[in-house]
Amino acid sequence: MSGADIGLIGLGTMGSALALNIAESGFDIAVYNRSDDVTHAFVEEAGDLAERVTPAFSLEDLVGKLRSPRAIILMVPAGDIVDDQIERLRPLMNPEDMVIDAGNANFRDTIRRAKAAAAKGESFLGIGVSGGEEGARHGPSIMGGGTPEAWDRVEHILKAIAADHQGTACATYMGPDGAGHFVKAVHNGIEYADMQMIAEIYGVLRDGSGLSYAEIAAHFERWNNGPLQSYLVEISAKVAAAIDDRSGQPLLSVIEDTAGQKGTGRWTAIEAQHLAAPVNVIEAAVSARNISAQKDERAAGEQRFGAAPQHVDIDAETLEHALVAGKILCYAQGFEMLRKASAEFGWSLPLPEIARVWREGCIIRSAMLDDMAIALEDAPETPLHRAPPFADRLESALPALRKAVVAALGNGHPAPALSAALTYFDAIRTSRGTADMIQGQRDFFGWHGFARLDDEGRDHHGPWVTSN
Ligand SMILES: NC(=O)C1=CN([C@@H]2O[C@H](COP(=O)(O)OP(=O)(O)OC[C@H]3O[C@@H](n4cnc5c(N)ncnc54)[C@H](OP(=O)(O)O)[C@@H]3O)[C@@H](O)[C@H]2O)C=CC1
Ligand SMILES: O=C(CO)[C@H](O)[C@H](O)COP(=O)(O)O
Repeated sequence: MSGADIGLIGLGTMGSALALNIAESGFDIAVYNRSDDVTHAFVEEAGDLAERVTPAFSLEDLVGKLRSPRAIILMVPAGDIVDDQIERLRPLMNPEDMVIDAGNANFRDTIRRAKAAAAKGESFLGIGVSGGEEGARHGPSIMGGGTPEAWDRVEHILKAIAADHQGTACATYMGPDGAGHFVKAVHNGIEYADMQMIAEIYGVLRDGSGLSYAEIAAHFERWNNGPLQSYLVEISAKVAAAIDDRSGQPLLSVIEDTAGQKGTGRWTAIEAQHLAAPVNVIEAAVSARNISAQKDERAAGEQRFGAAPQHVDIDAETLEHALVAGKILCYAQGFEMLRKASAEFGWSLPLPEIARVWREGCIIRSAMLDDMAIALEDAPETPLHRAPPFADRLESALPALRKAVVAALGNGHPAPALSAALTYFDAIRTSRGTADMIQGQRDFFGWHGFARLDDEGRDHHGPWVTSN
């Protein structure tokens, strides 16, 4: 039957790059965008790839240009827009046709959409795509969720367009309904944490050590050749080195210090609370973005109390090792959250495969993920921070993390994510903690009961005098 192999709706940053990637990988693609001028411009700029691209100017037109059974990728902003597109598309499609939401969806929405589709005998896939524009164009990391049958139908296309790591495509089926979007959300949570820790170290170098942007760039560039080798450290070097065309000044010196967010990090923090998964590094990173957005409040605070950051005496090597420790701990938290979700939702998430799928193409790709995949395979029940070789690496990098956090906090540099990582590490190696006080308090005010160290049962009480 004639017609394009696959359709795509939403020729924005990600959709246009993904469509070109699909065409370049040898598939015929029909594309539709809400604004027709975007579609015309896309085809005009597609060059040689235009022969594999069929523009469509209505949803009916798009559906009519696809080979049956049809598969249509949605690459539009999360939320109601996705529901709206599905609602408009479905009457035009047959039950065996498939909608693939490739945007950043909240996994609970994906579960709802997958259930609604299944109830009508329709196919629906929710896939997490990471790598930004460049990844989408030349090879993203893809995390799939839905029925295995739906995945099997488009797997050849998704694997063909995905990043490659040592001969294996970074496109993996994660499990039913919302599993792919859940894994993508945790990816983004780790992304937030990784970015925040890099920003905190940048702050110490800039305001504590008084380094120039070029000097900071040089440190990041050097670190990118060591254990911190990663896309985020690589681009941080480039961002720090960039010069603004307009002012001739370092670009960072003209960028407002308020971080945007589209919500994926927040979703991760919220879901972590639902799962009682401790991800305090990710939570600190989300919170730090919220604080960064309060520019006026921060300015008023500085006027009232004076600027906090003071000179810091610390060498760059210590900061590098502090980042290594922070990174191991935040990934460990992310993988433990995935483990909890897997049990909670009955997904059997493939943790080593997730480390591999993140190894190339995505924003958090880093050399460390190779060893993480091996560690998660060799010691499947052990949290990463206790698994070899990470336990040893953590032990040797820990003094640097402590030194960096003490130096930063002691001299007025906010370091919420790095200090959360240190606190997490200290907490998870303290067998006698302080929650005995919380249990005592709870029992005192609410007769909630507590477990005793010297007896069975969990409903013991203190000698409080009750009102009755
Ligand atoms: N940018 C990134 O790095 C990444 C983004 N994502 C996710 O991919 C998805 C797309 O993001 P991105 O490409 O960056 O977004 P863009 O803003 O660049 O593009 C959005 C696209 O959606 C279309 N659109 C917007 N509103 C509507 C609507 N009401 N009805 C129909 N179409 C609409 C736009 O059409 P029009 O041209 O008419 O405005 C445009 O084609 C999001 O879910 C995002 O979270 C995932 C990974 C990375
Ligand atoms: O998914 C992504 C990368 O993996 C997107 O770039 C996403 O937009 C990043 O999140 P935020 O906009 O909240 O910083």
